[in-house]
Amino acid sequence: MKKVVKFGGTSLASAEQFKKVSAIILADDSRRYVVPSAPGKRFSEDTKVTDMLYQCYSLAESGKVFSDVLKKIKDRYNEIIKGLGLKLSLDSEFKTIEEEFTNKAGKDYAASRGEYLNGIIMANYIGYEFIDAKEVIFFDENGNFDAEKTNTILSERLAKIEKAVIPGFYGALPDGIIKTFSRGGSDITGSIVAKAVKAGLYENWTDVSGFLIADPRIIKDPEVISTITYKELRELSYMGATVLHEDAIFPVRKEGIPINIRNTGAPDDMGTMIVKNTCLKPKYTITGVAGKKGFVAINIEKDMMNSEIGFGRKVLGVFEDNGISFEHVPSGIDTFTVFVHQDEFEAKEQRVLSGIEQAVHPDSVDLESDLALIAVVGRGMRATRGTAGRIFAALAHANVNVKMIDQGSSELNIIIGVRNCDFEAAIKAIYDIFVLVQI
Ligand SMILES: Nc1ncnc2c1ncn2[C@@H]1O[C@H](COP(=O)(O)OP(=O)(O)O)[C@@H](O)[C@H]1O
Ligand SMILES: N[C@@H](CC(=O)OP(=O)(O)O)C(=O)O
Repeated sequence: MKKVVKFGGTSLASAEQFKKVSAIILADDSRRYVVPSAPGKRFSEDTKVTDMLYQCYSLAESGKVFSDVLKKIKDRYNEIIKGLGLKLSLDSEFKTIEEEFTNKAGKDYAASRGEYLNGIIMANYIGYEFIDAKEVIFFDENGNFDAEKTNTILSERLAKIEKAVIPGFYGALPDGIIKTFSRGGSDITGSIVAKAVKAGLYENWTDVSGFLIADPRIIKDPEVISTITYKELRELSYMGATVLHEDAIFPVRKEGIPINIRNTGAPDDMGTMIVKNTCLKPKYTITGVAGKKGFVAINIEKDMMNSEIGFGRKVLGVFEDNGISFEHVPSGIDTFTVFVHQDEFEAKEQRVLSGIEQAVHPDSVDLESDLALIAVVGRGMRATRGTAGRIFAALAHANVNVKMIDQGSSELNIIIGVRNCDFEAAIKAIYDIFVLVQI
């Protein structure tokens, strides 16, 4: 069986971490294809190399001096090289980066160098072949990931290579210009490589012992989910469980390749298996809970809107015309609410409001900002009655005012809207009622 192993930034933040990673790779001969991220945080106040690169490039782009920041980045890599005792110099790579920054090669080019350089070090350290992702991962002229072209070229290339390192996070546009996935996108590269080599398993190594029922920054020592389906995981990762990029599911899903989330700091822990289907019953009614802050609810009222054919389409058309994607649309007989990301909406607020006035002539339009959305997810919820009732009771008990509740038709998730300031209390209340009280 072939395994693809992706290591996140925290797993590759220092020479010490590289040593742990190398021991993990070399302990299992089937770990043949390695996808590294850029060096992440070594301690909580540290800065990820990717963020340093963005910062450095924004100086370069505005014609300011960027050599100091670039030197700090180079120092981080040199510290790793030195700590590993390698005879490797990145001088020529850094010279090229400096030239490309001066020539304004683009923000994505800048960010991608984090993974590129880490890949070179990793390949050198473990003796695997280095493959520049720009030669094997492709985007189309519209900037969308080109799955077909990538799969053809990547699988052909890897068929001839026993063991390789392919840096995560980036690829190339048809004209060769570097483009990255969205933040956290090395997870997607790992999944693409797993599909291309028809891997038996995609291991995703991070700094926690698996996918946890809730965010460990909110809940102390949450339990690990031992098995979760792709669908459940996508709901949770989309809603803020950042351990795996929400789009990392797609490439492996069709092939049914399981993903195993593992901990670089505790390699003996089994972690979480992410699978297509399972008959394993989840331990609790909910599989997990996750959420995000920073939403606005636009609440539109108009008597008899239910009989006005095309009302919803006209309202959503206004958001579309302004390039704003909507998150949720709960509706009543005379009310229609649209939840959108606050940061996307704020700058376009007045244009959207006048657009709505003109499109549907509402009786009133109300705005409520600083809202959070929480997803309670679980394949077990389908078979359990009263889940929404229990959530309501727990939130009322915790003094959390519920602004919105929306149950997906798949009965796999329930979305709850609360105020930003109630977000943590709401997650705690839901975790407690389903996991600690174990109903
Ligand atoms: N439900 C969850 N389960 C596990 N980790 C979570 C969850 N929600 C948020 N996290 C956070 O995700 C982090 C791991 O993701 P990330 O920082 O992207 O790791 P990496 O650098 O390995 O890619 C954890 O350290 C944890 O703080
Ligand atoms: N380095 C990129 C891509 C990535 O996936 O990183 P990580 O595996 O550390 O989340 C980022 O910070 O977004």
